[in-house]
Amino acid sequence: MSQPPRVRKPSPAALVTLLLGLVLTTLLFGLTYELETDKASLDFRRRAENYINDLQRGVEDAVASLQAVNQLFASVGEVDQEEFETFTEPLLARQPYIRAFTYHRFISSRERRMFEASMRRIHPGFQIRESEKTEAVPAGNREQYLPAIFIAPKADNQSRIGSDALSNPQRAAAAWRAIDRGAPSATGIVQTILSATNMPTFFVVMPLYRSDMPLTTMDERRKAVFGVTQAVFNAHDLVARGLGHQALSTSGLEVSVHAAAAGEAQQLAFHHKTGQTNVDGRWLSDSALFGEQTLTVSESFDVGGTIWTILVSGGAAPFTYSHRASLLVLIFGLLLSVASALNRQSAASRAQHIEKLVEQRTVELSRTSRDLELRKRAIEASANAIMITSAQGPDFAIEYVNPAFTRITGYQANEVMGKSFDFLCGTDRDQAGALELRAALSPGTESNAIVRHYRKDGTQFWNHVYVAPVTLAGRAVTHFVVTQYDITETRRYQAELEFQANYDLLTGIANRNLLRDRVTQALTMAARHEERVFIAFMDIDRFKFINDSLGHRAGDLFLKTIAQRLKRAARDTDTVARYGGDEFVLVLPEADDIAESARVVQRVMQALSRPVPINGKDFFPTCSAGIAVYPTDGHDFETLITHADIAMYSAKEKGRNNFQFYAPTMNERAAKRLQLEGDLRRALERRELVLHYQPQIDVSTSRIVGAEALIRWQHPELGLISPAEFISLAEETGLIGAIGDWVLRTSCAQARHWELAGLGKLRIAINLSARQFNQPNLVRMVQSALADSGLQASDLELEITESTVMVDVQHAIRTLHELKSIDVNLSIDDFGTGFSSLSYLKQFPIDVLKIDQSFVHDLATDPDNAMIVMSVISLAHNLRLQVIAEGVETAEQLSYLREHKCDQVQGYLFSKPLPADKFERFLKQELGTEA
Ligand SMILES: Nc1nc2c(ncn2[C@@H]2O[C@H](COP(=O)(O)O[C@H]3[C@@H](O)[C@H](n4cnc5c(=O)[nH]c(N)nc54)O[C@@H]3COP(=O)(O)O)[C@@H](O)[C@H]2O)c(=O)[nH]1
Repeated sequence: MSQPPRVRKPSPAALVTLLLGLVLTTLLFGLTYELETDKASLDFRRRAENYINDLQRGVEDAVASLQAVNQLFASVGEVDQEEFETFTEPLLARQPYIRAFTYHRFISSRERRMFEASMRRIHPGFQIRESEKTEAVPAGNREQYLPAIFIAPKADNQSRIGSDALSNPQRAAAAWRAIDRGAPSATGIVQTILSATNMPTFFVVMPLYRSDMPLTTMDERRKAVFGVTQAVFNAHDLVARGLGHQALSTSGLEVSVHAAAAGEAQQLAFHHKTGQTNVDGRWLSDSALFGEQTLTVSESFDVGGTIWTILVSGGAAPFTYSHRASLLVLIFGLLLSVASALNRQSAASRAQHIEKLVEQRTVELSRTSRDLELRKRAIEASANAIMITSAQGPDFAIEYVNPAFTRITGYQANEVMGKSFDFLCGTDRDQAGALELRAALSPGTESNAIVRHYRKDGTQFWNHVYVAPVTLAGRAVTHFVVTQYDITETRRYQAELEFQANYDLLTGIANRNLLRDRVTQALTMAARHEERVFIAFMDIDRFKFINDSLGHRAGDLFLKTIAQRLKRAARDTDTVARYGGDEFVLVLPEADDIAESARVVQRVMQALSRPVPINGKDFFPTCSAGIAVYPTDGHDFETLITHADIAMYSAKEKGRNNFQFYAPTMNERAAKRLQLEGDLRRALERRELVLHYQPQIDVSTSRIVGAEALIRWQHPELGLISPAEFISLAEETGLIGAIGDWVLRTSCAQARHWELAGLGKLRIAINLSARQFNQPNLVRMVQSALADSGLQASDLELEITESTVMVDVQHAIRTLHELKSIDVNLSIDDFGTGFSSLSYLKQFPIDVLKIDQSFVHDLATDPDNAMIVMSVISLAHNLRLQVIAEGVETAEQLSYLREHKCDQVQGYLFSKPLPADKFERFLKQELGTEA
């Protein structure tokens, strides 16, 4: 049996019950509390009033005692001291707060001496004295006196006999008030010698009248009075006694009693204060808990014309005592509320539990039918095609297809019912996957296979088909569930990935990956059949220039064209791959005939060399190729590629647009080249580069008019290296930028130095390589070198080779114009070796044509060259250009050039290129200025 569920959340019914209980409890508590508070206040008032009544009664009793004494004189008449004492003794004993009773008689100033003399008979040394002085100070002269004649108890007060009550203003006032009213009259609280202990003291005075005189009016009473009786009270003791001091000390009350005669300030007669601690000590905690409730009752009454005020204050009874009923209501109310709420909660839990049980039963009952429905819906909602076929061969007819099947294949359910399970294969039923599935169906086993299927519209797609046999209640297989996953997209994606992994995305030909596979395969086959494999490594000449000057899009187009041409020119069995950048590899497997293989490479190179139109211009691509052969040049991919690469460099060195077979000696050269490249990178900072200067001579005057700056590399180990050996390396590595800038600055500074040294104005010519010429900041570099050196632009000549300007004529025209705009001289170097057409030449803003030394060299022996030189001079002059012939080594050559009006010459006939100091000496010699 299932456990009742734990109800975590309180039910609404339980909450409402608790809330109602709390509200009722609060209301009842409030009501009870208020009633109890009223009752406590009433109790207090009653207690306080009891005290007040007690006090009043005490005072009245005291005054009554004095009245009794007074009555003694009224009824007995003459009384002596002894009788006085005897009469008052019990009164004093009963009322210890009466300090003394006294009898005073009026004595006029006339009677004083007589009276004093008579009194001295009983009391030696008697005299009427000022009442408040302890020492015997005789009373001053007054009309009348009221001296004490008897005093009880005498023993304590002997010295006070004779003291004049009228000498104390308060007592005198009380005496006259008593006389005038014919009633006892009290003083306020006074300081007297009787109250030396600082006890608050007061006097009550009663008049004694002659019995034979009328007392109706105040006047008559003054005339009839002959003396007074007086009682001296210890006010504190009187009040304490009246209030019942013992009970007061545990009352928790504060009581103060003040007395004041008319016109006087109130004086404290009594004060009592106890700590607010009840016997069981609960007051304090209650007060702290509920806030102190202080109650006060004040009452005044008359004591012989003096107003006495009693003030009783204090807390009500302890809270827990005075409000026990409300506390009980609160506690029981809370308990009852919680208990009711819990009861409700438990009822709710039970109800919930029962509800849950009913729900569970309902769920269990409906689960079976829902499961079936769910499975049907799942099949219908499936994104994959599902069909159920009969297990009866040979067709395993379709009995059900889900909506996804219709969506994917285009066939409606009614169109496929009863058809063979593999009808989607159409006529393609002999494919491996379809056969595999059919083979599994007959024995009723599970299987899966990838099959080519055809939609209703005839389009092909790929299905991964899973077949699962269905057996009911352990009997034989009755059906198959055939699930189909359309994997066409996945296969396409896989094919794409495969393509990306193996083919170059730009050109569509094999990439380095596939190349490695093909070469490895070819090597395996070649090893098996003892054949050769040729690997041709091809690098497009000057591709960097196209890419840099025309942009990457033009570069890409160029590479695509090259790749297509390579592919077309190669045989089907060959592999053409892009190795990287502008490098391509051609693999010629099963190639036995070296001559034939070389022809294939040549054919491929020729196919490349047709012009490629880019941006409306024709570019003539050439390539340099290196060939490595298996097994002679290597047995694996890496070695063969490396060796083909080395051979390619060798071809490049030999002047581009040719191919070289690998030879082991090339390895050495390649290593040397690598070493040189590293050294060249450090040459500038190590100051290993130097400039030599070759003079240029004016033919008509034979004077030095200029100098060509020619760079050399003073290598620490290899000695002086010619620029022919490292300029192309500097170009390929990009170092030409920094080196060219150094040449420009150094030569400008040198020319300016010679000018300032008085060696005359020399035009300094420097060579710009192709890459330098195409640098976008070329003009700025030149301006900066001129500005820094102080050399005039017209004293600088920039030499650009004919081949450089012919690569991209329009670009060259623009650049030359920019350079011309800053006034530097421009010359076309190696003129005659390129393909300058006259029309182009006219557009170049140049100043000088330099006839290439190869024409000058054979001038005497080769009439063609002589003709060319003559034509160039004539052409230049027609275009108003100067002509310099370089490489002049003989007088014969010079004479020919002079004859044909060549302007300037340069060559070993005059001087080899010289270091700066030697050139300076040469210059001075020529000027005749050297010492
Ligand atoms: N981009 C730069 N190229 C430079 C720089 N310095 C030189 N070069 C180029 O290097 C090539 C080889 O130069 P070099 O070895 O200095 O040869 C020059 C002369 O020494 C040589 N010459 C001069 N007179 C004669 C001669 O009578 N006979 C003879 N056999 N050779 C001679 O000719 C070269 C001058 O060539 P050119 O520039 O065409 O005037 C060379 O192509 C230089 O251009 C450089 O700083 N930057």
